Amino acid sequence: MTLRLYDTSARQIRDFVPLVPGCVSIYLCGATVQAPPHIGHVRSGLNFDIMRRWLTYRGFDVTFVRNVTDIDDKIIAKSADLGRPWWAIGYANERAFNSAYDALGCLPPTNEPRATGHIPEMIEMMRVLIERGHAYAAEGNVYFAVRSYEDYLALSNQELDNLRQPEGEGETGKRDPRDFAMWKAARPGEPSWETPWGPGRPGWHLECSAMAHKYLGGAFDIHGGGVDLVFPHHENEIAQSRAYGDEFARYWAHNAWVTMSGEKMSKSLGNSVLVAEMVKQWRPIVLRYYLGTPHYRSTIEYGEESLREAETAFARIEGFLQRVVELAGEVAPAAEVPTAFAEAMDDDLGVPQALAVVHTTVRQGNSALTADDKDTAVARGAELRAMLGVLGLDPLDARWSADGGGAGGRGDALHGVVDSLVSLVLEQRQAARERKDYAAADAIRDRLQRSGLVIEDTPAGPRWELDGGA
Ligand SMILES: Nc1ncnc2c1ncn2[C@@H]1O[C@H](COP(=O)(O)OP(=O)(O)OP(=O)(O)O)[C@@H](O)[C@H]1O
Ligand SMILES: [Zn+2]
Repeated sequence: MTLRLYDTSARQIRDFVPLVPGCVSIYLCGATVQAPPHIGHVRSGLNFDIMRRWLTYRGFDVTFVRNVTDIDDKIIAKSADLGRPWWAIGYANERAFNSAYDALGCLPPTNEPRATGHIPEMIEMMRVLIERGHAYAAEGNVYFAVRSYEDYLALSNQELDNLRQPEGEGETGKRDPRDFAMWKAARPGEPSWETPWGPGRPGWHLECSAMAHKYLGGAFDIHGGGVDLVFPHHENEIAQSRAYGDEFARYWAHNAWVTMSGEKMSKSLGNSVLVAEMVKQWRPIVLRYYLGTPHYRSTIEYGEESLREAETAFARIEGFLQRVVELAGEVAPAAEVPTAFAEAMDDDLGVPQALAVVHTTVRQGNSALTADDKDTAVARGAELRAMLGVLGLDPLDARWSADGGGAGGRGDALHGVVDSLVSLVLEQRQAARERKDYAAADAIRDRLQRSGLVIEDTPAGPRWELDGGA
């Protein structure tokens, strides 16, 4: 059986043949850390987490690189708006991204390089490209000459003559308006790094070419990102890297968007739902199910109803597992997933079809429980855990038990205990307020805060959460 993947570049599904037998290298364009993540961002991380888990299940040694864009126009603008250093904004949001990936069970990347840690590599790439006539410096900027690279726009299947490229701010001195900036001249007060062409900062595209080369070499297997990155970002990466002499990525995989009223969920459009908010309302494992189980190339239109459906569907899976564990004590995951599940995953990561096998297995398992057929129920439970493990959705995995995601796990139990203790204390505080003993009420609140709890008064009554939004 061979894994087949849709390759944006070939515009069709192709057999996946790795460059080095037994190994797979993946580069995923990661976050621009200007703001905390919305669910569209984690969908991208999650889709590629599932790809990675499937390749690992198939026996490949996977190297997974996901970069952090820690300098860019939007970060600089935000820094000016908030009067905070650009790096403080970047670090805080990088932590927010990492805790969101972690909350949703995405495995940490093998390497997670930041753009600003790779300025020398970028300078070297520009030097070579200028020397070979693919790039030129103008007024402190360095541009890539798109006419110098014959296959420009092959990925997005566009004609250069039809391309109308809006001029970027401050991008002066271009020979052709379609040339793109690899490096941007410093403006007063902005962060900058010295180069042979003057002080400035990297354009977005250059960092990925430089970092992919450094961590994965001149050729690697799969390059991923959201579908919005096909043009211009990925076209520009290809132009830089190939003109530099790299073969670069052999397959291009792009995840579809999470949309709201049909529009891409986006920080800049202001229609985003933050992961940190979502995990207050929905169990992270349910969010993972919701964002990770539609096919990676189908759009997810955000909606409460579909979230509730995901919650119900997941509860069915979890309910069966819980019952079979109650019956058998322990159910270890099977060594192999059912063939139909594997075939679905090999067919361009057909998670929806694979999930149909999951639900069939649950139905069969429930029937076996009803018929008191313990062996069959346990066998189905074991297969189920193997399949859920590949999708990162096994509620019995220790990973989920700490945050209440487990099937009746310890996290759930502890949460319940804390909830009831906090209610008790809050009733005391309310009683103190009613008798106008504000000093006692405030003392109770302070005490709760010192225990690491934040209390929020809402119209529906007081709510608590762990300090730090955990
Ligand atoms: N709504 C979305 N649905 C799916 N993937 C998304 C969505 N928004 C961003 N991504 C993907 O997340 C990854 C990180 O994106 P990046 O930080 O560059 O955000 P962005 O596209 O600038 O987001 P925004 O539009 O919210 O500013 C990229 O691969 C991007 O394609
Ligand atoms: Zn990139």
